[in-house]
Amino acid sequence: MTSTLPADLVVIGWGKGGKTLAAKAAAAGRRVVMVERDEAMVGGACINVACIPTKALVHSAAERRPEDDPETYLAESLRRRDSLVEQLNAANRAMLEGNAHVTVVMGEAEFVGPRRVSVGAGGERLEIDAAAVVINTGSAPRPGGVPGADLPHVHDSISIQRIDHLPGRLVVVGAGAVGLEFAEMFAGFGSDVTLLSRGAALAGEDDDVRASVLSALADSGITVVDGVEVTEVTAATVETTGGSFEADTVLFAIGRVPAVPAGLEAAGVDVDERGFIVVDDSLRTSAENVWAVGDVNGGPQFTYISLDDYRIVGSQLLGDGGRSRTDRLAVPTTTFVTPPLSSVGLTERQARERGLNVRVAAKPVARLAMVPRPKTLGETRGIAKVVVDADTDQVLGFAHHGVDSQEVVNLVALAMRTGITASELRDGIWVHLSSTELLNELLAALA
Ligand SMILES: Cc1cc2nc3c(=O)[nH]c(=O)nc-3n(C[C@H](O)[C@H](O)[C@H](O)COP(=O)(O)OP(=O)(O)OC[C@H]3O[C@@H](n4cnc5c(N)ncnc54)[C@H](O)[C@@H]3O)c2cc1C
Ligand SMILES: NC(=O)c1ccc[n+]([C@@H]2O[C@H](COP(=O)([O-])OP(=O)(O)OC[C@H]3O[C@@H](n4cnc5c(N)ncnc54)[C@H](O)[C@@H]3O)[C@@H](O)[C@H]2O)c1
Repeated sequence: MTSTLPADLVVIGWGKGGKTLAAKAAAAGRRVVMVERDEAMVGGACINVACIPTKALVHSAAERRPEDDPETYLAESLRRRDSLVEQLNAANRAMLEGNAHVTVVMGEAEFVGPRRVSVGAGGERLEIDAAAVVINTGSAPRPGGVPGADLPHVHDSISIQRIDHLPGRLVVVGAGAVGLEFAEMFAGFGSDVTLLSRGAALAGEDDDVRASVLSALADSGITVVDGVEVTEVTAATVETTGGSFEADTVLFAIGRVPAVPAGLEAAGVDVDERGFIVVDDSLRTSAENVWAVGDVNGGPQFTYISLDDYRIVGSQLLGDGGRSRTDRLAVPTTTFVTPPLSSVGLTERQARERGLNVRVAAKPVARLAMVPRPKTLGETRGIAKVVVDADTDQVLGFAHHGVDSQEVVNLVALAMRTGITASELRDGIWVHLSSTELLNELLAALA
């Protein structure tokens, strides 16, 4: 039997942008349907299997003391992670299930026509007829794609979080954010970690910043091998173009592929050559009144971008339609190695390649004499670097490998977005002790 449910808005996938939009649209009195296929993913990837659980584990790993038994410590850390995820999952569920304007439908959504979404199996189907559809179905780890990649000791970023023992020798393939963070995490828990990179790891960073991060990874006991391509995984090794590496556990961290719902053709929604949904700057798909937000639209894969995607679609459905992707300036990023690496804007190399007239300052964190916070925390590794336009005094780029960098970079990003000059940041009154203080000293050293 097929039943039909009319709706003002159907959101497919409980990701960051979609759940925020669902709540706001419901608050505005719209009839909203949220479709999610997986109980364990209520609230989306970030809270269940991505940002939050991994950051909790990176933190636990960094806090392990030499006297802690590695296996027991890992088990306790995983339990703490589970309890945190359980709380967040429940809070997310309550946010929409408790809302009189929202119908939550658990099941795999597929399109059966323009703005017509079907959920269910066999004879029992629900068809949702919606005035507007938002696709927020996220992405999935890219499979290893070499012989042996399906062996039981070979993991992706999700399955490795379910591991019930500490790997002895872990080989991580891929030196992006996922590879770096899991390498740091398992090295901290006590595994012997080798990170394999097909190019040079952290090649996008300036040489001084790259050297700083590589040195900290080496301190953590991580062996980084550049320029190798994996050809096969066996029961005990990872075979590459640059030799064989012993491994009892392997993690492929080689990017993510889009998770699109079935039936896109019936809906008139186009995808690009990589399978991501094609959108314009307003996140409209090729189908009328169908939008795509989050990882699935091929934009930068961050939770805060999915949230910004909500703002863009929300402005069209609930506001003046004034926001678009073109408003997205100076997006900061952080990779949660220890200490964290954060950056925004251009590197020095990029700025010089563009022929810009630049002033640059770079200082190791340990040599920031007027910034005592890292010393009080006992973590003085890292570097801070800023690139400024010599003609306009605008900050072009900032990189910070050091404690609190995920906070400092947000402030610099705001300055870049709003036109606050390098001199204003240099002369800012910042809390003593804070890591923000480094802006006083770093920007005074511009050459
Ligand atoms: C290990 C890891 C760590 C990360 N750490 C960070 C971090 O620290 N900071 C950060 O900003 N970003 C981080 N990211 C990236 C971030 O997790 C993603 O960019 C973000 O979660 C994407 O959210 P989304 O809105 O696209 O949807 P998602 O959160 O991916 O949600 C999509 C939902 O759709 C559901 N779904 C899919 N298909 C269907 C269907 N057909 N029918 C019904 N439901 C469906 C899924 O079950 C899922 O719940 C990390 C990613 C990984 C892998
Ligand atoms: N702290 C954060 O914000 C955070 C943390 C984790 C993940 N993420 C997001 O999740 C997304 C996925 O992360 P990721 O690290 O998997 O992807 P990524 O694209 O950042 O890095 C993947 C790396 O694997 C390499 N690679 C690709 N195919 C390969 C192959 N066949 N063999 C060897 N190497 C290969 C790529 O060259 C790249 O260096 C990223 O876009 C990232 O933004 C963010």
